[in-house]
Amino acid sequence: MGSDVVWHAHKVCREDRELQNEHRACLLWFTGLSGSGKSTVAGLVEEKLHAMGKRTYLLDGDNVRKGMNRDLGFTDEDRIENIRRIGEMSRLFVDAGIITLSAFISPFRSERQSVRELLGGNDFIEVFVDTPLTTCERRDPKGLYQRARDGLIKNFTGIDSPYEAPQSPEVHIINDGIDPDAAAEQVISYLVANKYI
Ligand SMILES: Nc1ncnc2c1ncn2[C@@H]1O[C@H](COP(=O)(O)OS(=O)(=O)O)[C@@H](OP(=O)(O)O)[C@H]1O
Ligand SMILES: Nc1ncnc2c1ncn2[C@@H]1O[C@H](COP(=O)(O)OP(=O)(O)O)[C@@H](O)[C@H]1O
Repeated sequence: MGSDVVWHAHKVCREDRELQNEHRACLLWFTGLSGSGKSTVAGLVEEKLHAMGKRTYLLDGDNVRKGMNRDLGFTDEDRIENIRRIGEMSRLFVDAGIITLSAFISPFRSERQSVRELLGGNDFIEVFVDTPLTTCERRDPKGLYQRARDGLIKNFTGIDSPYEAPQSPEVHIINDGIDPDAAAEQVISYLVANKYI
């Protein structure tokens, strides 16, 4: 930030917005391989929260990679910038008093850690959607794994680009052989047990 740009302290603050919403805000950060079930589980968690009267917003590929981040591809450098921008945007949503859900592969530990630090306190909740690569490849809903195996897509996560699994996620979902609704309930239980909702 330039030294002549001064942060303006507005009168209405996050706490006021949270009081009006009657719940606190936080960031649910879903990470996992392509096809692991991030969007499915995050979508179900959002539906459940919405039905409980909570204010929510789900950030995912459709509203981010096709819009704000459409200039970014899948090199390590572009993924780092993708996550940095999503982290900043998530922080604004949380400041707006909203339970924010972000569903991106976010393959690098250091970038996830940076978002955790950016949010601070216990606003950042890492949700590891842990599904074996073999299962993701079998699901392959968009045919991308097959294309990556055929050498038609380069830098594909899990094939020729790394995925660094979380070491101590707040929520660890083994999303293989379970009903996605049960996976979503695991997240809701965490929020209740830790008094987020
Ligand atoms: N090379 C490569 N590697 C991984 N994924 C690829 C690639 N090319 C396109 N796609 C599609 O883009 C989706 C992943 O985008 P993300 O923004 O979540 O990725 S990242 O967090 O920046 O690593 C991912 O969506 P999901 O399957 O929903 O995870 C893919 O559909
Ligand atoms: N627990 C589950 N059991 C079986 N299939 C699942 C489960 N969770 C998700 N899926 C399916 O796996 C595919 C990939 O899910 P998706 O949510 O798009 O993953 P991601 O967002 O991580 O790429 C979809 O076809 C979805 O219906």
